[in-house]
Amino acid sequence: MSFIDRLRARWHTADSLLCVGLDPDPARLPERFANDEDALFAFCRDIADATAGFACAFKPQIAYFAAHDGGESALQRLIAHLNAIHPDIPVILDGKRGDIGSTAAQYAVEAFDRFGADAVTLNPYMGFDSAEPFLQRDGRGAIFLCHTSNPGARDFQELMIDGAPLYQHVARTIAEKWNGAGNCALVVGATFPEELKVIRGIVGDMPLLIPGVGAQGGDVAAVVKNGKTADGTGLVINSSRGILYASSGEDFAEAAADAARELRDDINRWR
Ligand SMILES: O=c1ccn([C@@H]2O[C@H](COP(=O)(O)O)[C@@H](O)[C@H]2O)c(=O)[nH]1
Repeated sequence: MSFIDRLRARWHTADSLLCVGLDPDPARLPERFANDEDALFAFCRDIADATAGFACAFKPQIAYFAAHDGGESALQRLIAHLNAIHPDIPVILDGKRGDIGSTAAQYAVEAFDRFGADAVTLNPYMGFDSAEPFLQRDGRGAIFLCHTSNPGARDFQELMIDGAPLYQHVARTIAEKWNGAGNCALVVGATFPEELKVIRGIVGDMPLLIPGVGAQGGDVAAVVKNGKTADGTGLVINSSRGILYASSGEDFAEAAADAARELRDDINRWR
């Protein structure tokens, strides 16, 4: 089954639009991991196992692993664990890749063959040839930055070109020209709900990955109302820190599960 089909199936079987972000920061891990040489892996595994029942997807951010010695091995083993123990939950590698075609081809090997992710986030700034190696991968997902969640999103993404802001050109081009295989999705920040509404109008039922609720303060109700599709799905709403660090005590996994359940239920209230 393709990434998009697996995502759609998971939305329904888990009754969840929540994506659990796996961004392990060594400075914030619970005390019990202080002397654990494999802390990045062990912490994320415990969080994922505790929150899986409430998740439509997992999203490890590559920087939190690659920044540390042994981190890429931890990421590889983590995704292998997710695929083995939670095979119905798609894994999105947040890598924000984008480069000339020959280098992009290596990034596609990294995301899909080395790490075993179902989908990867991509920066569309370098254009179609930089996306092609990902779009050609049967069954894998390509999730392009459209309107990001950070304040600096305005610097370039809202620049007017031919009467419309750049992010709208990105949404339209990807929906109309890059999505021939039906494996594209877009990243839209929860902190820009009005722009989310416009993007939903442009892209039809294309899945949207929404970071920015929780620690970044995005409004869940506005996100769901403005971003959902007619059947009440279409969204992959990510929270990382708000779930990962719900408690720094011995109860960290239970607290993460409670935070995930509460956010899943809050999202569902507005569907
Ligand atoms: O526009 C974007 C694109 C990606 N992100 C990533 O999502 C998570 C958000 O983490 P929180 O702790 O829930 O704020 C993180 O991995 C970012 O790199 C984003 O925030 N905004």
